Amino acid sequence: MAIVLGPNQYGKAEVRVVAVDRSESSHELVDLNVSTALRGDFAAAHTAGDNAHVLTTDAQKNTVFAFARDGVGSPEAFGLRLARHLAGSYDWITGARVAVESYGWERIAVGGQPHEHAFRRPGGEVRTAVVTADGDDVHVLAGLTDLVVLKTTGSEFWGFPRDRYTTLAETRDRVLATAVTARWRYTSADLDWSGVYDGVRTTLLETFAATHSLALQQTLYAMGEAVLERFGDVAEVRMSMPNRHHFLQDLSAYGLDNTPGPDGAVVYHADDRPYGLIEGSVLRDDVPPAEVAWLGTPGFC
Ligand SMILES: O=c1[nH]c(=O)c2[nH]c(=O)[nH]c2[nH]1
Repeated sequence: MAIVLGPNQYGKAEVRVVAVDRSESSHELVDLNVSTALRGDFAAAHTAGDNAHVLTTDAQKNTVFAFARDGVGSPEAFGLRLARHLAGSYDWITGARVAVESYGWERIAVGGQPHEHAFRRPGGEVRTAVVTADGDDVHVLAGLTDLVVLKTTGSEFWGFPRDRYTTLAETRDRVLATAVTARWRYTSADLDWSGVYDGVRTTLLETFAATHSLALQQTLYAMGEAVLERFGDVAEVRMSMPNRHHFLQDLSAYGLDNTPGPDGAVVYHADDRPYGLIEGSVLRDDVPPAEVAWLGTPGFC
């Protein structure tokens, strides 16, 4: 009896690459989750720890980002380019599997017009309502979870203090993305619930899109403020907004720049964790608080 190596493959799983074509004033966005796997003669790596045949998973990841710089096109076309390149890179690599998941985004409408650089990712969003009867009083909270939105420009972040642990570079132009969870409290128990809900949701979306952001905190406040300005029956809005970081990918090590220009796409790495978590409420100062309405509804400060 001999013990032998059976089928094997290896690669980089779930490379979260976001490519933004900024060549026109109306930006195009491609958001992918790419996984690569190589097949071939990798026996020595397994049986002897000899890595002479191992095209690193790190290099496979870098290849995904570098190829995205040229523009992505369809997931199939991108997969073909990558798979052919990876499979052909060394004699001992006989095959490559490239799996691509493509997340759809649609433009946010502002005043009925599709916005040039603000998008919403459909699916997953949930409408919520919490009603509390407290003696003779009733309180109604409406809300939503996971309203996922992204701007490809119109977001800056700078002017923060720099202690010895601060390494973040200031930026005048970044991707801003979040999944909005919001709840708002009505001062009436007799409303066109769905009509007001639709209006508040539209206001949140439009304000996210139209606000030139200097911080996600500022965007959060602007969104709450706009709701209170437009809807007199809303007393307060509480929001929780994770900062879904999109880091500009550094392609310089392989001779590519990654700056916005007329050709190619700007390539970002979408990080899932850790994430900034920005939470806050916006309220009218002349409406009495109603903490009983929020009892048992955690998740907000
Ligand atoms: O909008 C932001 N607010 C922050 O508080 C923060 N902190 C950080 O690292 N990036 C950002 N972005």
